[in-house]
Amino acid sequence: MTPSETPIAIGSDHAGVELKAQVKQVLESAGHKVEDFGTHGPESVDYPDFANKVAGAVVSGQASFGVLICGTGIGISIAANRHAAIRCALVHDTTGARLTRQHNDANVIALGARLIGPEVAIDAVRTFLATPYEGGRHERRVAKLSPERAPVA
Ligand SMILES: O=C[C@H](O)[C@H](O)[C@H](O)COP(=O)(O)O
Repeated sequence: MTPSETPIAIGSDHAGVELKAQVKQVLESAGHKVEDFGTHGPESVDYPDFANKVAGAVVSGQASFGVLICGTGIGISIAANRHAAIRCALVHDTTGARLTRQHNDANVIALGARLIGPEVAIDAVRTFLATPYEGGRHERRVAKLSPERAPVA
């Protein structure tokens, strides 16, 4: 992805704080603006608080994409996906990162710092940001993910 004026929003809990710093450094070295919503230290925190900040930035347009990291990536992706208009994909490799952009038009990537290494994680983020949405047959399906089309319980 060509770096733009619109920042990438990034956030993590304590389990993801080291990987977040590495991802942030790589993105900034590539010319991206990065808005870091924390956490900023090793103290134990609650992943929904950081998912909410990053999701809010993406929904408002303050950020173009979001990167979220916790121990597994699971909790923080669940929290992000509670927001209307967020399509957060938990990704473990570059193939998933590519396909979730091409097929799902994902706007937030979630990573598990305790499950994958930094090289895989950084490659996944790079791929995610570099891959365009394909549209076409996927448009109808992505439209069904919108909050207005949520299934009635
Ligand atoms: O899905 C949740 C995340 O993996 C959290 O990072 C994890 O639950 C934090 O665990 P702990 O409080 O044991 O560091």
